[in-house]
Order: sequence, then structure tokens, then C-alpha cells
Amino acid sequence: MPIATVNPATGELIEEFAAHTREQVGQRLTRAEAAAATLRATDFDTRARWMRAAADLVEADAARTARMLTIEMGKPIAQARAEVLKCARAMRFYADNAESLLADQPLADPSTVNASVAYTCYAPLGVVLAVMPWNYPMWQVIRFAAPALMAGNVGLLKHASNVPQTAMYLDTLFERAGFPAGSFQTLLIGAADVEAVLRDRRVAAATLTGSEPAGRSVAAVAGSEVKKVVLELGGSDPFIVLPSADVRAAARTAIAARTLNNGQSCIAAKRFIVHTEVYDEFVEAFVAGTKALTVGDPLDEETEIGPIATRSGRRELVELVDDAVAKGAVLRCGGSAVGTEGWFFEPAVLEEVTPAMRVYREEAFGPLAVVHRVDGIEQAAALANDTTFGLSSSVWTTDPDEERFLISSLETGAVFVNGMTVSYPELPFGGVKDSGIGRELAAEGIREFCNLKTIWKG
Ligand SMILES: O=CCCC(=O)O
Repeated sequence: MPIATVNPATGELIEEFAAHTREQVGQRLTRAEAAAATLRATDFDTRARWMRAAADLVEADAARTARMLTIEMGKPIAQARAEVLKCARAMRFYADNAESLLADQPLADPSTVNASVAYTCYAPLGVVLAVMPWNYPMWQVIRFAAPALMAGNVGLLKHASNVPQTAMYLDTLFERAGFPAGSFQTLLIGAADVEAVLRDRRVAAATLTGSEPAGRSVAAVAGSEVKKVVLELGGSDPFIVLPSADVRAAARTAIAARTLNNGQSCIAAKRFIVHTEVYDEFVEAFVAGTKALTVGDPLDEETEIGPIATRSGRRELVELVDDAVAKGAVLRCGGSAVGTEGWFFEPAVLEEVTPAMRVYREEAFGPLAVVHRVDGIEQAAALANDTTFGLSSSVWTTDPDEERFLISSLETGAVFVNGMTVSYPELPFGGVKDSGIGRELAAEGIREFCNLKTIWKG
């Protein structure tokens, strides 16, 4: 796959990049190793100063980078701006909090382990390889880089091949802000070259956000090298609506939860599981709202849905719809490729989906919603859990017993009650089952790439 920016709204090739040679990759690894030694010796205040300077740059560059994101992967420009500003927020969060999140933890009574003092402390691991996806081309990288650098680690980025301009912007960002040269670098390499980098003795650990097969393959290599790995893979998140809920509010939020980022988000709600008592009311509002969405040029401020990021991604969506309809699903709206140029897809809603259909099990990575009717809360939870994924979930109820039941029954990394799933720097993010291993963001995210040292003094 070429490393190139191709505008998904037009199909036009904007810029192609030459892949780094083996020598260039080697030089970058050498620089990363040297930076790891330098960064490890700096204190939190110094790193926080650099991180705040990087956040200032991100904010100052926001108009230009938002446009770059939209041209590279098609998200509506307002959402691109929001993504960029969220990056700055996460950078400031870790600048402000890294030191306390990584503070030493003393054992209250060291005599229980025959010590005069016993405590744990966090040390950086060194060089961490980040394999990142195109769907949030800045945010996915920053939510790794901000905690990693604040912990004293160094980052090497292998970004998706369709967002090289963003990758190269990130390549210089941290050095421009004052971090030592080599603290964060992009490797312009293909997927086939990741293994050699990960096996390199200078790389201590890896993180991957992306597809389940990519995650399995990176985890297999990291496992064979006994290197730490964090994986944030796909999701097919349930969105459960029960009769006690505000059904209108649920339907309004459901549209945003399914179509944000052109529906290309791991935490998008993908399966809408609705109690029969409120099913018709929900579906009418959901379908009407989905039909009313403005699909078009993502650089236009009024656009709500831009193109799918790749031609193959759009083909996948059309195939999922066609397969479901051929097997008896009811298509309430959309579901086709639209426009004469670019990779636009009409937002779609499917009903009467059965396990025989691909869309029942596969992650629909685009604005394609599946609505299921259920008779009760147990059936809702069972259907929600009938997936290999376990990223997040959204539940709509005002009954405290129902809320408790769903929080305890859902096999997901998060449960959002009466709201859509959103990632926040302050909250841990990650999944169970095939959705991944480990957590990003919050305290857990910064601790993932640390060596938790136990200190014992006699
Ligand atoms: O694609 C998954 C991550 C999306 C997010 O953090 O908002």
C-alpha cells in the first residue's frame, strides 16, 4: 500500500511519500535510544513545560491541522477541529498530573515485610513503538504520546499509510516544543516492516490501535519477544434503550453515537437494542434523524457526514448491507454508495437482522446501524454480549435496578448510562474480549508503559 494522502472526498492523490529505507529506520532507532537515556534523566517539571509548549503549538496550528485531517481521511471539518483541541487538552492533563499519577506508593507498615522502608515507584520502559490508525489521526497518537513522554518514555510512530501528512506533522511536534531530538519520531514504513522494528532490542514495548488481525499479529511478535503490549482494537458497541428512558433523547444521541467521525470510530454505537414497548417510537425518530443528516463535502462547515476514508471501506459497508438485505433484513434508509467522485455512503439503518447475516457479528466501520427488538432486560444484555467484542456500551434507563443489572452484566470496558460513549483524558479507555488488552488514558494509561519497581530497605 503506498504511503500517500488521497482525498476521500474526491479520490485525488494529493501527495505521495517515499518509505524510509532500512538505514533511515536504523538511524531513527539509534536516535530514539539516545533520547530515551536523555529523557529518563529529566524531571516532571521539565517534561511538563515541554508538553505544555507542545499543547500551545497544537492549538496555534489547529486551523491548518484540522484541514489536513479532513483532507486525509474525510471527517467533517468541525469534528477535525474538535479532535485537534482534544489533543491539546490531553497534553495539558498529563502535563498537570503525570507526577502525581506516578508518585511513589509507600507500604503503610513496612515491618510486615521485615523492612524499614518499602515502596513502589514508576520508571520509564524506554522506546515504545506505536502502531496507529487513520480514524482519529491525531488523537489516537497523542493519547499514547502525551502520557508516554510525560512518564519519560520515547515514542516511535508507525502511522496508517493514508495519513502521512499527519504523521509527519507529529514527527516534528515534540521537538519543536523543546523535547530532546528523537523523543518522538515517525517511521514511514509499511505494515510488513513493523515486525523487524518491534523485534529490535532497542524497542521495549508496543501499543496498537487498529484492527483485530493487526493487533493479534503485533501481540504475537511482542509475546515472542516478551515485550509489553497494549491493544485497542475494534468494537461493536451495544446501545440499549429501555422503557423508562427518555426515548427521544436516546434516539437523538443514538444518531450522533452511530455517525460521529463518519461512523468510523471503535466506540461508535453499532447495535441498537431496544425494548419492544418503545421500539417503534425509537426507530421512527432514529430513522428520520438519520435521513436528515447532511452528507457532503467535509470541508463545508454544514456537513455532518463526509466520505468513508477509503474505497475498500465503503465497499465493505455496501457488502454488509447487501448481504443482510439478501438474507431478509429490512433496510429503512440509505445503504448505497453515492456521488460521482469520492467514497460517499448514505447513512443506513437495518432492522430484522439475524445471526445468519455478516453485520450481526462484524464491526460496521461507517454510518450503518443495526436495530434489534427485545422483550426484556435479560434478553437485551444477552444480545449485547453476543459478540466477540467488548469495548464499550451505552444504556438508557432511569430505573436504578436496571442500571445496576446492566453495569454488572455487560462484558465491556465501559458502560455509559444515559449518554454516548466518549473518551476523556481523565477516564481509562480500553476493552475486554477481542477489543483489546490494557488501558489508555487516565492513571492506568500512563502506568502501562512503566516499570513498577518494588523498593525494599532493611
Ligand atoms: O476509534 C476509537 C477511539 C475514539 C475516541 O477516543 O473517541
